[in-house]
Parts: sequence; structure tokens; C-alpha cells
Amino acid sequence: MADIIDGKAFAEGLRARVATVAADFEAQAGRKAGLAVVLVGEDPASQVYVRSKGKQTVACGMASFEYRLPVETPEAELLALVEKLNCDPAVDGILVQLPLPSHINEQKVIATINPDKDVDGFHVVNVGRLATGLPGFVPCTPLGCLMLLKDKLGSLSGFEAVVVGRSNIVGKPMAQMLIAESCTVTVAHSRTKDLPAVVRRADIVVVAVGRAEMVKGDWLKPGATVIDVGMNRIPAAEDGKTKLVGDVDFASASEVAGAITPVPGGVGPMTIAVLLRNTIVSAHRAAGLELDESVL
Ligand SMILES: NC(=O)C1=CN([C@@H]2O[C@H](COP(=O)(O)OP(=O)(O)OC[C@H]3O[C@@H](n4cnc5c(N)ncnc54)[C@H](OP(=O)(O)O)[C@@H]3O)[C@@H](O)[C@H]2O)C=CC1
Ligand SMILES: Nc1nc(=O)c2c([nH]1)NC[C@@H]1CN(c3ccc(C(=O)N[C@@H](CCC(=O)O)C(=O)O)cc3)C=[N+]21
Ligand SMILES: [Mg+2]
Repeated sequence: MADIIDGKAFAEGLRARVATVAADFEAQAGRKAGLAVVLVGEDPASQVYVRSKGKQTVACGMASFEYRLPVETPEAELLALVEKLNCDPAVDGILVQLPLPSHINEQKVIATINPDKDVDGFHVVNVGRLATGLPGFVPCTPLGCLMLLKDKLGSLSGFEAVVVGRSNIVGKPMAQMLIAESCTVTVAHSRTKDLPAVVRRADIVVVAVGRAEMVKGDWLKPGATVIDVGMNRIPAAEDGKTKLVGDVDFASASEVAGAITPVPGGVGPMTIAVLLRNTIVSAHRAAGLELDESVL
């Protein structure tokens, strides 16, 4: 039976370290670090995440600015809000919750965020910084995955890593980070031939596809470390209820893997904790204060 990687506990620890640094920041800067979260529309899952982000931001001793805009908000109005937040000295981080309604161009919105406040790490400038090894903001979900991997395995140098999924927010930045850690990286996707055979090569498997319980135990090399990014709501056994499952079939995978993240309680809580980490890092840069990032 695999070790269960407790992302929820790791995230709690990270948030406690962020809170210590945030209190120190407030004492030095004379203001709280601030995170602005913008939600357009009323998607129930997004509302839950945004509420949870706001609560955790305040619990870490930072200021939370929440903007809830109606689904029919014109693109120009959203861009104007982002420009206002870019200029607001109380705001160190800006997150525009994705996906956006279809009449709004997501790339245009992301391009409007000041890269130095882009705590999601989605702006092309930060994507380029990650790809070239320059300091910047890196996307929260893959950084959370990397923290869990390094906590479990120590140095990742020389490991065979397979990332399943090539999205801009998870798969591609995850691959970049694993390259930077000197893994041998393969990126698989929907056109990959014989995916089980590709996954079976991996010492480290990160799965971000959005397909409930797709990766089975017999796809894994025995002892592999498995990071399940997926979040899929499926009907539960009982009538009418739903449950949250990952992209990995936990029951079979946990019999073969060496270590595995559960869903919920794995990567999800790390995403928000890393967002708060990125925000306190941004605040120090904005205020010209030194921060030893290794304390986070
Ligand atoms: N825990 C967290 O904090 C977060 C969780 N998530 C979850 O992670 C999952 C992935 O999210 P995201 O990256 O945004 O998803 P996207 O839909 O943007 O990308 C999915 C990727 O998976 C690939 N894919 C789809 N089907 C298959 C298949 N059958 N075999 C192999 N590859 C496949 C796609 O390939 P192709 O490019 O060829 O189409 C694509 O590259 C979702 O469940 C999402 O809810 C996402 C963000 C944060
Ligand atoms: N600009 C932007 N940045 C994001 O980082 C972003 C986004 N848009 N849009 C949506 C996705 C998804 N996402 C999650 C955050 C927390 C959990 C999380 O806390 N999950 C918990 C509980 C989930 C539950 O019970 O519903 C868990 O997995 O244990 C999951 C997913 C951030 N995203
Ligand atoms: Mg997506």
C-alpha cells in the first residue's frame, strides 16, 4: 500500500509559515500584504474557491479584496478593473478566476495584469521567466505539486517524470519545473500513443487531464510517486449525491505506487497555500524588502 501524501497538512504548514512572514512584513512595511480576487459570473464551484481563498488570505494576516462581477460584465469593464488594481499600492497580487465567460478574451485579461502582481504566474512574461530560469511568479498548482514531490523524494535529479496533460496552467509549467529540477521529462496528452506504456516508464507521474479515475494501477511502475491534480465531480453510489475524485483511480493506483496524493486533500489545498506564498513574496518585492524565500 502506497504512502498517502498529505497535501492538506503540508498546506497548513505552508500557510503558517506565510502567516509568520506576513506579520513580519506588516511590522516592517506598515501595511498588510494584499490579494485581490476577481470572479466574473456565478459558477458555484468558483464561488466556493473564491470564498475559501478570501478566508485563508485573512487567516494569514493579509488583506483580501474580493470583486464579484455579474456574468454579463463587458470585457472592457473587467480590463478597467484590472488596470485599477495594477495601480493600487494596497494590492500585491491579482487573481482573475478562470474560466471567464465566453464573451471575454482570457488571454487579453491575463496580458493586462501587471506581471509583478501576477501571483497566478499566467502572464507571458512570467511564463517566459520560468522557461528561461529567471525569477518571477510560477503557477500555484504545479509549484504545489513540486513542493510535495521534493518533500517526499528530496532531490529529483535524474528521475524519469511523465506529465499527463499540456495545459498552460498545469501541464506545461509542471514540465518546465521538472526540467529545472533535472528530471528527464515526457509530456503526454490526448494524442499520445499507448499512454499506459508511457506512464509505466515514470518514477514520477503528474496527472492533470480532467478525466475521472483515468490512470489505473496497472499503468504504473511499482513504487512510482503519483501526483493527482484532477478534480472531477461524479455521481456517488447513493442517489443524487456527488463525490470529488481525481484523474487517477486511487483504489488500484495506491496498490502499486510508492506514494500518492489523495483527492480531496492532496494538490487542491496546496494551490491556495502557494497563492498566499506568492502574494507575500510579491509584497516584499513591491516594498523593496529582502525576503529569504527558503523560510517559506
Ligand atoms: N487541484 C487544483 O488546484 C487544480 C485542479 N485542476 C484540475 O486538473 C485537471 C486538469 O486541468 P487543466 O490542466 O486546466 O485541464 P485542460 O482541460 O486545460 O487540459 C487537459 C489536458 O489533458 C489532456 N487530455 C485530455 N484527455 C486526455 C486523455 N484521454 N489522455 C491523455 N491526455 C488527455 C488534454 O490533451 P490535449 O491538449 O491534446 O487536448 C490537455 O492537454 C482538471 O480536472 C482540473 O479540474 C486544475 C487546476 C487546479
Ligand atoms: N486564476 C485562477 N487561478 C487558479 O488557481 C484557479 C482558477 N483560476 N480556476 C479554478 C482552478 C481550480 N483551483 C483550485 C483551488 C483549490 C482547490 C481545493 O482547495 N480543493 C480541495 C477541496 C475541494 C472541494 O472539496 O471542493 C481539495 O482538493 O482537497 C481546488 C482547485 C484553482 N484554480
Ligand atoms: Mg483549463
